[in-house]
Amino acid sequence: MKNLCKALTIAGSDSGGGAGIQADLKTFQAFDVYGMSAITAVTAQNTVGVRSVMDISPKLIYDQIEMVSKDIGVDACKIGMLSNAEIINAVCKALKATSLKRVVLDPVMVAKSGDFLLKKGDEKHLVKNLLPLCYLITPNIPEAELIAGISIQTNEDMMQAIFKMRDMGAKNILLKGGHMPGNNLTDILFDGENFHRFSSQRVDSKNTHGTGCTLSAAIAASLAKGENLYHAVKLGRNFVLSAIKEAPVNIGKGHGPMYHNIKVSY
Ligand SMILES: Nc1ncnc2c1ncn2[C@@H]1O[C@H](COP(=O)(O)OP(=O)(O)OP(=O)(O)O)[C@@H](O)[C@H]1O
Ligand SMILES: Cc1ncc(CO)c(N)n1
Repeated sequence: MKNLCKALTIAGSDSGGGAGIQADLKTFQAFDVYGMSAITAVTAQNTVGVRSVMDISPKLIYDQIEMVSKDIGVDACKIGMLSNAEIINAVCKALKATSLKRVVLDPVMVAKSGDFLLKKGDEKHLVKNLLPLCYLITPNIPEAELIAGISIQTNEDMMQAIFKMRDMGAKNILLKGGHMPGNNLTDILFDGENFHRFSSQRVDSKNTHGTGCTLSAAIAASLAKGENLYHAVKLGRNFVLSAIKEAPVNIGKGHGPMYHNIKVSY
């Protein structure tokens, strides 16, 4: 008999299977965590781009979160694509009603293909209403620029953006460096007191579709299992790095997916 830890993803569906809900559930599985989903939008998407999107109604999103929380229970949760202000507010309401803990927010705004996944201007609702309810936020560089309202060119700019996000109510921040130039890639974790730097060599690959989704899902899975924040981020980064290195070569003509069936070693 087995007791499984449980994680919920609140995110959009990627028909191509490399990002969104699909990447999150594959990642939860790799961490041996029971995965549940609250789908916020359905995207018609492949490795090249997004053709169309249908948003799910805010009520249906609220109900999905409440139904799984009430019956099954959620040890940790990750939030991805939220499309617009009404959806953001429904998720805020559900988080409060269910008292969800260990919520990791990946503030998804634009897909790797350049398509918008959050209505322009609605990021202010994400910042004002949702950010203070979350345990950790994991912006990439363009997302952090928009949230913090500054341009990020240097390491010092990254630190300044982190302080600005902290002043906006973020408790813990992982600023991902994937969009900074150079062969060495550094993500910075701020845990409310200290900075921790995680560096690795950049893998020369175009199969990086869903790296952000996978990282936040992996961190949520580790938090669900009771890991502390530092170790959860470390495990998550190692997972993404292996998943990029092992990416299959025959899936799609654009930014292909990673390989999620990685053995996680604690
Ligand atoms: N080419 C790469 N080689 C190694 N690690 C990478 C590479 N690209 C991204 N990463 C790592 O993957 C994680 C996600 O970073 P990134 O900045 O790409 O997220 P993202 O832009 O939010 O992804 P997405 O496009 O899925 O939204 C980070 O830990 C980053 O360091
Ligand atoms: C559904 C969805 N969520 C997130 C991303 C960002 O990678 C994407 N491309 N698609």
